Amino acid sequence: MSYFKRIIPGKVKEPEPQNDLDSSSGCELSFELSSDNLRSPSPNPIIKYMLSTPGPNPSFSPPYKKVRALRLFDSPLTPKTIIQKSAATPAPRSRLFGDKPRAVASAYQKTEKPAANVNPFTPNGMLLTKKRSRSIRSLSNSPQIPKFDLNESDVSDTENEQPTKRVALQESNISRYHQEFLELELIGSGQFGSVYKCINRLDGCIYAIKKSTKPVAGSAFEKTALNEVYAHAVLGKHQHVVRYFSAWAEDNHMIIQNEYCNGGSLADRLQEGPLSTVELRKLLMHVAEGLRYIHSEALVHLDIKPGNIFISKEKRMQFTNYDSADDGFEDLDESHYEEELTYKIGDLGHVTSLNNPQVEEGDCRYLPNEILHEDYSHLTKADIFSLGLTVIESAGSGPLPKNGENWHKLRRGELPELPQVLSRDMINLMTAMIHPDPTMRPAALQILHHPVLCPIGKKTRAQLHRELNAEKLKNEILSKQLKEAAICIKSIAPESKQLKGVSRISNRLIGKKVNRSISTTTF
Ligand SMILES: Nc1ncnc2c1ncn2[C@@H]1O[C@H](COP(=O)(O)OP(=O)(O)OP(=O)(O)O)[C@@H](O)[C@H]1O
Repeated sequence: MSYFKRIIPGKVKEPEPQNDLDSSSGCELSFELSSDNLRSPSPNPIIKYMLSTPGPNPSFSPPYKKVRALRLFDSPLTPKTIIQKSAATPAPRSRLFGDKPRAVASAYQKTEKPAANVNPFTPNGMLLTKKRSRSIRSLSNSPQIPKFDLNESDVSDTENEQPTKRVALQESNISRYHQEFLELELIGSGQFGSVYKCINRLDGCIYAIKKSTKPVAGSAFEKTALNEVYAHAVLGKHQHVVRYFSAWAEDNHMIIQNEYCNGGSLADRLQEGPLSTVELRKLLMHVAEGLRYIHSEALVHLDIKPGNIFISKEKRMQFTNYDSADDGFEDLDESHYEEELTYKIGDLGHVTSLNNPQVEEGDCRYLPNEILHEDYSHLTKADIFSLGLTVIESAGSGPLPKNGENWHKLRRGELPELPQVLSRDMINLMTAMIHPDPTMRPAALQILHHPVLCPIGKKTRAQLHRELNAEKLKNEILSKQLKEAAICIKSIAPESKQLKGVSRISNRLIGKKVNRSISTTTF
């Protein structure tokens, strides 16, 4: 239906309800030509085709019958059957599809709210937010020349703070937590709420379920809660970002179902002592990877700190080469597993977009000066600063100050004393990450290419692959030569025994394996 509407706007009348519609078709498509269209000197090619097709015109049933003959509409899950099945008390046909579809649809648009929020962090959401704010600006600047053709509800919407919020938290008040999850234990609580380790009754997997302690609708936490959900939904697809599965509201409490990180937070880990150099490099690499991803989505985290970095521990099978002097065949020792650790960025309540930043200041211990002075021109570098301080704390600086001279020293780019000897490269990188000038701090990608994490320099993946292949080839050639030499030596050995007694000088090797024939005859 929309296809015809699009291709011949104004030429074909809106479908009128047909009393004699074939109910088995599942589709009420029917067209009538307007007199305008029939008079048109060059009717649309599709209309030409319809007119030339034999059959009972002017209802355009022939091409429609051809489509219907494909039985696409008779499949068990057509929109129609879904509606019929899901309706508790089936509405009469005229209600479902409407005597005047256009009128019903427009009435719905005017009176009903859209059934879902618009996530401001998706490309469409960003576009809408931009469009909306520009529209509001243009309306206030030059009311006679509106730049965008927004409908009435768009313009009159004064929800400037959360223009994309349509579904309020209390509206989806469906009890689900206890139905779907078995609560195993409380794993932590924070400002916003408590986090429970739960097992999903259906899939049997473990999840971290975060529940707000206080009712959120209308509270100061509502924005943070929705922000976290929006950000998670967009960002939850990276190895170094805590995965998001679902979110809903129950009794006006926000519930977020996330990936369970069995190693707890980095803050928990630091209570056992500082990280070693190897662990620091891993932390830096994983969180920089996560930040590179977040920044590539034109978003910033703005609350990077040990409490918001989570650890996932997985047992991975190890491949053991029993005999290094062997011919290269590897044996798999199935009993040998090694624990692999992955750091993941979590707690996305402060995430904001680079294009339209709504900055909610995070933990002041990890925030750079420029954010506190409301300079939001280098937001990605604020995340780098916080990561720098996170690494410094993880290296054993002790808890970071909330204020005072030591707080200012860190903002001047001065490293605190650390209990372990770190490489010059590591010290340089940490110092650069907390540089007072945000433009001097490295970007996430530069951290990943820094000699600390990439000691081989700035070689690309492709270059490394080429070099690896060249070395493999060399290795293969040398192994082959080695084998040939060994065969050659073996074949020489018995013959040389037979030739004992014969002058050693005359026993010459020609080529690889053949002894030169020796004649003692003299001419
Ligand atoms: N995905 C997870 N996997 C494992 N443990 C988690 C997870 N999320 C949170 N936790 C645990 O729950 C605690 C509180 O979680 P979180 O920091 O997200 O709550 P919050 O209320 O947002 O805290 P904050 O006060 O930092 O805003 C964490 O310190 C951590 O120990």
